[in-house]
Amino acid sequence: MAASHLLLPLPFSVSMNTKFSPVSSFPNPNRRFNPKISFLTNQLGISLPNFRTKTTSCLNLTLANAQFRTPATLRELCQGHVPEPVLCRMDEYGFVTPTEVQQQALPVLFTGRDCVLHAQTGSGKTLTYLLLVYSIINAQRSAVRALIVVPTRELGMQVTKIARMLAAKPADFGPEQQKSCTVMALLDGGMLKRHRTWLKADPPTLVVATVASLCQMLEKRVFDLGAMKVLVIDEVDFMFNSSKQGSYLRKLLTSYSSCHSRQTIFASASIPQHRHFLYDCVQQKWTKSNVVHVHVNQVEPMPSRFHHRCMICPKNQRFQAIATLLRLDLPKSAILFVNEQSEKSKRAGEMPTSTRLIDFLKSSCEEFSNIPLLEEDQNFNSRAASLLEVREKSCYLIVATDLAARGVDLPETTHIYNFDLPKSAVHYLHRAGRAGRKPFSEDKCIITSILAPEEHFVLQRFENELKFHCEELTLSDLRLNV
Ligand SMILES: Nc1ncnc2c1ncn2[C@@H]1O[C@H](COP(=O)(O)OP(=O)(O)OP(=O)(O)O)[C@@H](O)[C@H]1O
Repeated sequence: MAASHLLLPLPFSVSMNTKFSPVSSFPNPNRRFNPKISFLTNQLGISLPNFRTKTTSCLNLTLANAQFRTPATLRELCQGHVPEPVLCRMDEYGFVTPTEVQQQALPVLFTGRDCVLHAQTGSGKTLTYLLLVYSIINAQRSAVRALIVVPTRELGMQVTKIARMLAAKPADFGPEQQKSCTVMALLDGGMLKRHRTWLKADPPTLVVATVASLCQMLEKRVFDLGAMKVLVIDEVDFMFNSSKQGSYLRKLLTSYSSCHSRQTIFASASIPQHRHFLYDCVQQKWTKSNVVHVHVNQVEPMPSRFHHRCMICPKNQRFQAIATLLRLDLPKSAILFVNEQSEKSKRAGEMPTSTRLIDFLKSSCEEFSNIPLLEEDQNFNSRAASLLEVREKSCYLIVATDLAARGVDLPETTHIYNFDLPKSAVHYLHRAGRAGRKPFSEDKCIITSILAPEEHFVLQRFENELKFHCEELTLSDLRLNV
């Protein structure tokens, strides 16, 4: 099993082959190992060989050293927790073998503990938290029992679709089946008037929301979260990074509901300074003090089947370079990332890079006659139309800004091109993570960044931070191959 990591703040601690800085505010930092550990490890299905005890406030397990009694199937893992109709839907949909994050997180989540789910892009975090949600909620009571908060409308639509798929009646369940859970998508750009009527008349069991639309409804007291049992915040680091979303989120976590009356789950493939984040979770009362950090593949932040390349060329030759690359690669399905247009460039009336790029590619290569666009400045309908267009095909080239970099699941994507260098290593990780989204596939995916010579040191920083290596290409090499 790959080296993986569980971090359990507890009134005792065990440390195994890992360095760990204790978080002093966790409870009872000076208590030594006590027998509760065997109870806990039994609950989690972990056995710990030859551990030594140490006085820190957290249980810190390197799972390479812990032997999991791994259940064979996802169904086995969920049996007794998730209702049978949901398990049947899961089977029908073809979710049979658990991914690593599902194997490690579900037993912890089913104990009722708050959790920070920290695992690679495309590793199946969505299904993990949805299975927890369905283990807790049922449609017997007409009230919002679970809430999933996402940063974008696009991710919200995607999560809603999977949640509805799991809640739907399985094919061979008779009419005597109980009422199934209702799922509402309360997302930016939606018809909030219609949602208001629905929320008041017959509250859905599960709400998938963007934080601004949600807080608007809560402020107007259209509904409350008094009956909420589980709260999931997806792409949590992204949301706390935005000042507007971050402040709504803080309100949601502490004013509109209390961590003591709900189970709280935070999910992301990147939690920068995760120890500090865990400390904040407890200090700010976003979670209970025994929050668990399930950190899968911590030594490898990105999937190993990514092949990274960079092409160094002068800025004025970038358009030509990407066209040459695309003609050489002939990618089956690709996302071409550009940065969002700056306010200064907008004020100067310049054409955004995205539009210039699409125009250039259409005029220079006849194979790229249709290139959809996904960016913030489009209206919600055109954004939805672009995504729908690529979802319906297995072969596509789409130009997108970082709007598409978080959570969006286009499983056929094999190639990612960074036409503009991402702003940070975290942005690099999430853009790259739009490829390689079939959990059990070994197929290589190619991530290519186009950069000017003076930008090379930035990419090298990302390589160090994310522990990957880039093959260097030059325009002259490519010309030889065309
Ligand atoms: N057990 C499973 N078996 C097969 N496919 C799965 C399984 N779990 C999830 N998937 C598929 O894996 C893909 C990625 O899952 P998901 O979108 O949940 O990833 P994620 O971890 O949330 O990624 P990101 O961090 O980029 O949001 C989806 O297409 C999903 O349907």
